[in-house]
Amino acid sequence: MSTLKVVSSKLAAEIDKELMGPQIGFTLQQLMELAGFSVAQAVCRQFPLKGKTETEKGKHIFVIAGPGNNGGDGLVCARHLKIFGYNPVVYYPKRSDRTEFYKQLVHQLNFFKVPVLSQDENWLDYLKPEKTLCIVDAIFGFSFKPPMREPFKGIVEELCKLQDRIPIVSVDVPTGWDVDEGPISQPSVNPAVLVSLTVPKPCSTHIDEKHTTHYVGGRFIPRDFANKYGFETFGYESTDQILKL
Ligand SMILES: NC(=O)C1=CN([C@@H]2O[C@H](COP(=O)(O)OP(=O)(O)OC[C@H]3O[C@@H](n4cnc5c(N)ncnc54)[C@H](O)[C@@H]3O)[C@@H](O)[C@H]2O)[C@@H](O)CC1
Ligand SMILES: [K+]
Repeated sequence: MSTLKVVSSKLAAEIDKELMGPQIGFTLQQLMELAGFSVAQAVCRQFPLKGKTETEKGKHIFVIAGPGNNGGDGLVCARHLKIFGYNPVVYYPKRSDRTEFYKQLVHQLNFFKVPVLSQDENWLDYLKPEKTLCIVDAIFGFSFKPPMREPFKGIVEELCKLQDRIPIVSVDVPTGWDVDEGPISQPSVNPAVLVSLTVPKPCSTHIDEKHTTHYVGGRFIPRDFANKYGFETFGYESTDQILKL
């Protein structure tokens, strides 16, 4: 059997389903916690605080959370970034009412005094190159289907104007990209960092390696399970939750 380095959107959804099915029994909360934790670790690796001035340390990390599970990863990531000593601000324009769990993630952010902005707040005020360390793009992941609807279309258009001055860290799939085909429609972001979860999706083969640093994270499957889906597990070191590819 040949070993794939990427899995399609269809296979990624099947993997998710099996991990959370009756045989294996992970809960969404567990996987999301590990996914968000690994994204926060990638941000730390890419933008370390060590040796930085207080001004640098006070810069915002602007986390934009979408309506689905990719957004949930962003909410978790923001909490860990705060614990790691960063200054995250979350923009969560369209809140999921799919489960109570999303409300709980927001309560946890309140508990850590991480601001969570709503759709009607002036979110662009927080996005100034001199005051913003990076943007975490947790808008859409592997279930995105173009064309993009509002309010996200307008939001992503604004991000595209800023991305040359503020680096974007995309969670799992760069927002606006077709999961299998890559950046085939607009608007779509061009991230400085991509953190693929579990295993990279086919769109990741379209990144420009000179521009985009690629990590894999979401360290939650054993080798035989990965092999069953045609890929290998990654050589994570020690307790690391991410690996630079
Ligand atoms: N096993 C894994 O790898 C895990 C994946 N997780 C995350 O879950 C993500 C997938 O989550 P979901 O399946 O909830 O999907 P997404 O979060 O990718 O997006 C689904 C949401 O986007 C909306 N949407 C889709 N197309 C749109 C469009 N054109 N315009 C406006 N809105 C649109 C849908 O209505 C839905 O609300 C992954 O990419 C990953 O980030 C983790 O949370 C858990 C573990
Ligand atoms: K994303």
